[in-house]
Amino acid sequence: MGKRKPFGRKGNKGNKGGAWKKPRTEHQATDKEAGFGEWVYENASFEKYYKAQNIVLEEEWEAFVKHLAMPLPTTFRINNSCAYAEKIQERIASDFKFEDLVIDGEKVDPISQMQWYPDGKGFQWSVERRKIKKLEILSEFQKWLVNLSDAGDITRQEAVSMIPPLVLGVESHHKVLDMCAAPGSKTSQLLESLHADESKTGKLPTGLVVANDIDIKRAYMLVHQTKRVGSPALVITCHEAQKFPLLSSTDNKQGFFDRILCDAPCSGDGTMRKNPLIWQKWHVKNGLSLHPLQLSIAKHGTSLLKIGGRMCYSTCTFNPIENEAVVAELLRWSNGALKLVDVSEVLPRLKRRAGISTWTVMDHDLNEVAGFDADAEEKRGQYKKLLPTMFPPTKEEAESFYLERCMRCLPHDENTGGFFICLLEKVAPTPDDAVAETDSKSSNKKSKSTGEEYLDFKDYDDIKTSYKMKDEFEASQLFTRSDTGKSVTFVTSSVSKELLPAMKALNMKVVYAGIKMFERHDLGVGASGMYRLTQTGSHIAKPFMQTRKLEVCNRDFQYMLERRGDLLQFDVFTDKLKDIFISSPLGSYVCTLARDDGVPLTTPEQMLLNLVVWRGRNTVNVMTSKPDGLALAATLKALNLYDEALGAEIAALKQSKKDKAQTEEKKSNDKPDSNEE
Ligand SMILES: C[S@@+](CC[C@H](N)C(=O)[O-])C[C@H]1O[C@@H](n2cnc3c(N)ncnc32)[C@H](O)[C@@H]1O
Repeated sequence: MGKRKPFGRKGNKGNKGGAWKKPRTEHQATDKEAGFGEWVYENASFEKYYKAQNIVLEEEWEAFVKHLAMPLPTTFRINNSCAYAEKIQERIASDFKFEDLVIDGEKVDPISQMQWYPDGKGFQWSVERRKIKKLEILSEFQKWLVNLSDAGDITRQEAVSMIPPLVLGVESHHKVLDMCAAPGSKTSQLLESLHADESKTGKLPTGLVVANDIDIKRAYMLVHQTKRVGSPALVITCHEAQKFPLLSSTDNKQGFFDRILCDAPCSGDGTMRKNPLIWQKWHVKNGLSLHPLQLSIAKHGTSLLKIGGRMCYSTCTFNPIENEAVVAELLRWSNGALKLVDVSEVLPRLKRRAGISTWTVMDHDLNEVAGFDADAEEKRGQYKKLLPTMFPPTKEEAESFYLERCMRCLPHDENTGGFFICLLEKVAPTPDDAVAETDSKSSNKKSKSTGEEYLDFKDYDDIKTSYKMKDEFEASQLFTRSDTGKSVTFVTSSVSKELLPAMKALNMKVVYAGIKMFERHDLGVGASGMYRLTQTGSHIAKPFMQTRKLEVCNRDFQYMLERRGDLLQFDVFTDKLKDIFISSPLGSYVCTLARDDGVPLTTPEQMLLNLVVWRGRNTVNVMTSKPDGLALAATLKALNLYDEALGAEIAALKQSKKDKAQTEEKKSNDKPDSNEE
């Protein structure tokens, strides 16, 4: 062990021990920025422990630790819901390949598609994220990435973290539970899969996603993260996953969910590349202490699963105690009710390692322990006790468990972080199902519920009249939050008819649900309704609305979009729209683009190219948030409907207004106060 030269660079030779010290000169400034000070890429315990496990061959050890000490490449994926994925792929190929880029005197590889990611929608670049942010030559690319990300078209996510939702295979009719969901990058992916058909069929999914986390602050991170997807099929909850109330399905079969993601809390040594502090903190006890929790969460997950349903168990640690040992015990305990699914055909181009059936258990002092001995464990004391479930399966068990069907991603295979993933199918009731059936009411009472109650919305007549809603619109899909009743939430019928009643029956609270479709507004005299339509709800409400829908030409659409936030006089619009606004009553309108070339909009375009405006007494105000505005502008550009000259004209107009306001402000600041003596 000792100090190393920078790997991946000239002079990187002779790494025999497998420990890496961060090259001070190159990373000093960034380390300080990150607040970590100097850190060392070595940990003798880590080395001893993992050399004794069965997961990295001796001849690979050097490559393994070398990659663990390298910064992670930048990775991002085009979201499943993005209607113009090819345009993004084309833009990267034409403008952002960076084929001859030199950074710090070294040529860097161009951005490449991750070969294993479906449909060429995953990208990887060896330049780390913080460098992209800092380098002037990459500023246009950085801006482009941020805009696409704000618009919900791409997600910057670690490559291996993209795998569990892909393995889980969510379809639009599935009821999905994400047991430990925050901060939520996988929840977003699950939602994207749930909504994947919507852009083709125009129909909302019949399934749903419940995203849960034990920590209320982190549950609110989920609210933020999933906002970009804007799903009426999402409910966020805050429970201990191992006590998540046993919802019953309407057909009274055990288990409510078709798919469960159990992305368990873990010691996280697969994330060392992102979080180098783990090098210092790594200790064998971290994994040992988490094993019982992981097992109880995963076991409980199987009780929440329907027969025929599937659960993906994943962690971001290499540790067999937190991975295969948990899975082996699930299989042992289930007595044949759970089976590991062979996922070798899923993501066939992804390099992965098969799960293992033998591993080495070590105590807190890193002594190998050959087998479970209850008496010896008693003597060890409460906090150092090893459990029988931590030990590898017997030979006979191993033959029936097929632990090789689990997969482990190692950093030197695809230049990623480390990850463990497996897929379990429930083929019969699990042992706890029977207990759950008799005990569900009392155990549910014990589970603390954090959040709010969602109440039936009572004012639908007002909305029905204002927007002349068709009878087919289900008012029962509208809810208000218990606090103010100001905001009106829309959820899919699976949420309103199945999930929320089942949750209510168990006194479960909701942290967040669905999308905001209307908000109460004091319209004053002359207004025709109390409820203002929101941009997020507009594409769902519009097909049911028989009034307050306008078709606008390219120019007016772009004009409104780019002057978002300004109060627009009627005469800034083309004559046709100006006359419409003058003769229309106050209130919300959905303006849909009617292309000047007469080409009808496709289903995804119809869903996207709407702008909600507020027609006030003398002005029109565009009610679109910045991310939604960016998404719309990006769509116009992708469809070649964006007029650059108009864009420049509006930018100049905005700048001149800003300059004028600044001059006025300066003048008033310079003016002597009349009261001054
Ligand atoms: C590995 S992270 C999950 C990452 C997440 N799936 C994602 O992709 O963004 C583990 C999460 O589990 C949560 N957690 C820890 N213990 C839990 C428990 N007993 N029940 C539910 N969530 C728990 C933590 O708050 C943390 O947010």
